[in-house]
Amino acid sequence: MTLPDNHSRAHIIAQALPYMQRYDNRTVVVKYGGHAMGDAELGKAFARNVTLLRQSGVNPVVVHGGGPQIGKMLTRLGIVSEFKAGLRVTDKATVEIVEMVLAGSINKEIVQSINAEGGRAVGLCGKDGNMVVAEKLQRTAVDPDSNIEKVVDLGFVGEPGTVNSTVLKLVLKEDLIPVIAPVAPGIDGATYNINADTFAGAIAGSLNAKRLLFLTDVPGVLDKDGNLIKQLSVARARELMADGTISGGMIPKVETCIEALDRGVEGVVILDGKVPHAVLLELFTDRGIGTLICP
Ligand SMILES: Nc1ncnc2c1ncn2[C@@H]1O[C@H](COP(=O)(O)OP(=O)(O)O)[C@@H](O)[C@H]1O
Ligand SMILES: CC(=O)N[C@@H](CCC(=O)OP(=O)(O)O)C(=O)O
Repeated sequence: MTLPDNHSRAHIIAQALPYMQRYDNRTVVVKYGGHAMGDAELGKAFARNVTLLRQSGVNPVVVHGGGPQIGKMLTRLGIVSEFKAGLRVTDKATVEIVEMVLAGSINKEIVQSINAEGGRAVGLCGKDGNMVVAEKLQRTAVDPDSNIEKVVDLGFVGEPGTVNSTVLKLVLKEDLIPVIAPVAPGIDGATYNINADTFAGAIAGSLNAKRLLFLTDVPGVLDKDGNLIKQLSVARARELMADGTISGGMIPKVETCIEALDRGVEGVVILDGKVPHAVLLELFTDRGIGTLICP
């Protein structure tokens, strides 16, 4: 790889100015998916990107997942885990591990790596200041044997009920970077596991975020032939979910994009977190790298 000379470097930095101005003092929620984590160098680049956003006047908020990491820990402990429509069926034993992995190790690892880049990150979850209070997720599906619609019980899987952004706003006001795990209390006193995409959408909505970025392990939403769709309307996204082109974990992601747009988030992008400096490439250059979902 040939590195740019000093003039080219200065040119590249100068090009970022209009984008820095566009996002100045605006909130950008970055959902950092479990599949985008794992590589030390990429993790460092992500932490540096988030710190640079803060340094340039943007208010970054990180919401992270950790599905594969939860899966590994469950396997180590001999707990079998099953997904239905992209959501983990979560019993009592599973939710304890989910909280340990998400709000414990992963959250603190991200906080530490941002702080190592000179940022000041604070680790939180839905329980802090009752930021997010979960409602048990109610799902129904048609039973193939009887053809009757039945309730699917996913256990301690929640969806964001109420969101109180008081603590988040305080943290942002102090130039700190909130890093949030998608675990939340329910009004029944139980702990709920919330899909990180859904959680990020609720946080972005409550903060009227300018952008919501989903960092995952694919370039964006792919069509039937595996090609990247650069821009996707809500109507077309619904068609692709109905015909099975969009499946698995991409379903809650796209559903969240649609809800976030409804809640007033200005732009939602799904992009490849395995591309070094994906966040800066998306926000501070004129060529977005992922799929922009638009109304
Ligand atoms: N049409 C599609 N385009 C891209 N990815 C898709 C599509 N349909 C299903 N997927 C799957 O969705 C995955 C991303 O969702 P998920 O595994 O939940 O990621 P993350 O852990 O980053 O939230 C991709 O790795 C891919 O396997
Ligand atoms: C209910 C549900 O499925 N919760 C997710 C929470 C973590 C998550 O969403 O992580 P990713 O963003 O890495 O997929 C889970 O248990 O895996």
